[in-house]
Amino acid sequence: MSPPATRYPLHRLSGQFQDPGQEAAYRRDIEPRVRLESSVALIVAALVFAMFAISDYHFVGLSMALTLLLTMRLVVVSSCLVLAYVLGRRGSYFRHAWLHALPLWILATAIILIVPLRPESLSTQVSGVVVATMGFYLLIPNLLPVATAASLYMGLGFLGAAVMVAEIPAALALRLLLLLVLTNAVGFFALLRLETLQRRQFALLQEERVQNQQLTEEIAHRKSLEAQLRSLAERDGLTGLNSRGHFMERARELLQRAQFDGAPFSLLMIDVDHFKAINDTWGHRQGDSVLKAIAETCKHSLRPQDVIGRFGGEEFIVALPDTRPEEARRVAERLRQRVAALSFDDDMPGHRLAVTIGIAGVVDEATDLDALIHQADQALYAGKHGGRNRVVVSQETQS
Ligand SMILES: Nc1nc2c(ncn2[C@@H]2O[C@H](COP(=O)(O)OP(=O)(O)OP(=O)(O)O)[C@@H](O)[C@H]2O)c(=O)[nH]1
Repeated sequence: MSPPATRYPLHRLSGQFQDPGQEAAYRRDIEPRVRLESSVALIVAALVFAMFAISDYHFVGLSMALTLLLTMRLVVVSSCLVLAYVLGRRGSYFRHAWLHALPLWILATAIILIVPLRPESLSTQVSGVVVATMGFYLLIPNLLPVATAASLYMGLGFLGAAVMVAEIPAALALRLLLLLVLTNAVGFFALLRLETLQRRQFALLQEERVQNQQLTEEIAHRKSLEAQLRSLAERDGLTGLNSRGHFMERARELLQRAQFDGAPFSLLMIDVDHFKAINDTWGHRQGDSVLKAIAETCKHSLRPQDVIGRFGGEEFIVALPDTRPEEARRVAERLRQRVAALSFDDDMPGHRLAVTIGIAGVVDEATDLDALIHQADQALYAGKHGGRNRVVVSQETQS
């Protein structure tokens, strides 16, 4: 993977992203910060500009020039304050970048106008222009091309006014020009470096966000796969009941808890009678429908705490916690009757469904699940031999 700096190239002279979409994303991202910074910078600039009214009086005394100077300062300060308010509240940097640039042009013009109004203070004004130039580059963020244009406009305008109005000698004009070029160069490269660094940082952050997003999606995908796999392992595909393995896990826990609490526990083994005949007569698809119907019927005839699973082909198994064998017999009888009441007259005319159920209950603390299943199986076997369609309790449980 290439580093973000090469994937999102920057313009060499503006420091901005070459890709307009990326630049727009960056501007949207920095907008709240830029709004605040621009407003604060404007308020500070307005205060500094107003402060210099004190030196106006010192230089020109009570004169027409003072009136003009104060009027100009009032216009500039109030424009800056209004713009600071507008930028702070609604100055979408993304859509109205020109609004952020406007104060630069106003301040630059005002600084140029001071030369004809106060020509005797040229040396002080030179320092003012140098400071303003640095301020343009560093205090109004993310507008390198505009900051450069406004700074050059201010520098050249100031120099022109100094030559024409203050009539400075050519050697001084040249020194002034060199000073302004130097100031602009320092400001330009400082801001270019800042713009470049900020955008590189943004690109890195964005890259990190994308990777985090991909990671989150990957984790979600894996979790969903895990859930699917777990469901596949825990559920029987045809009936939706617990798979044999999952039933064994849950039943083992229930049995251990019952033995620990000294509570009763019973197990039912349910087998569909003459199921092969259904397959042979009406096909496997019909056989599947019958299995699903029996599974649904049994599931809905049990309590929430009971656990039912598909043990094998047409064999189901039920764990009944807190249930004595006599109660288990009543539950089994109810299941048998509900299955017998299922009607498949349209699909299997004249056929009545029946199940045989074997029951085993815990007799001592040493009995394990496999032993119980074996006892229930034997009871089931006895039921089949006894004529099917019946409930039989295992001999161990009865004794
Ligand atoms: N349709 C369908 N048939 C299955 C499925 N699993 C097992 N079987 C069939 O179930 C039948 C079980 O037959 P048997 O073991 O002879 O039992 P039975 O016909 O019910 O006879 P008894 O249990 O003695 O009453 C076999 O034909 C299996 O092929 C299944 O998922 N779907």
